[in-house]
Amino acid sequence: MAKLVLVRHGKSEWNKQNRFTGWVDVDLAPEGIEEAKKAGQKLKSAGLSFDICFSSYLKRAIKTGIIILEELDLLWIDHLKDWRFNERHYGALTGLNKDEVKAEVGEEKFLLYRRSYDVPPPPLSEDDKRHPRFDPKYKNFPIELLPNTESLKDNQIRAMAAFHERVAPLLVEGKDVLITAHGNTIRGMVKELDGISDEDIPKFEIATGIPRIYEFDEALHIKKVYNLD
Ligand SMILES: O=C(O)[C@H](O)COP(=O)(O)O
Repeated sequence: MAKLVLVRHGKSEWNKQNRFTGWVDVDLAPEGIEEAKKAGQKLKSAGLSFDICFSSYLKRAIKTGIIILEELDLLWIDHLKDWRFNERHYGALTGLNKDEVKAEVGEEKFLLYRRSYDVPPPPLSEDDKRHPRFDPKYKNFPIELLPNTESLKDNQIRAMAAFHERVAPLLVEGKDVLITAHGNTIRGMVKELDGISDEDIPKFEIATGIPRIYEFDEALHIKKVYNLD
């Protein structure tokens, strides 16, 4: 029975400052490094192991993957990166303090931007220095691929495209896969995998550093889902 494990990166420096982060490549905070170590230790105690690891293009998720693999003595396995596992692009909210945005736009709009399924925050202009086209990671990407804002649904569509293309075939082969990614990316994936409704998804939160385990049968039906709290 193949296993998929999803882990949100440990706390980042901007999580600590309560700022919308999205595609900004912020590093893990010291607490985040500890959370990643604990996640690795929990996986080890539960007897889990992996054949391959995927992360986003962002260092907070990549480092979380490395720290977990180190705890499991699995630094030798393939660790692949796919931009489609990046955090949701938070558009014009990128870098802003969440409490200040709430005070400015009001609670209702704040929740709509932050937790609704299909309403994206206002977009960034293509000339804005925060636009991904100025980030060397995406220098070879066609501009149409680079978001200037995203809803949770947009984030889910790209992450699940990567899942179906790269991860599902490995699970069918019986391989165990670790994905270290981001709060909204994992929320979107869990929404589709667990069949959570558009109405219920705003209430669903993903904690940092808590592994979520999916056990699949050969036909890729989910047999069991649980968190290692
Ligand atoms: O990008 C961010 O700001 C966080 O990683 C996730 O944001 P959220 O807690 O608003 O979903």
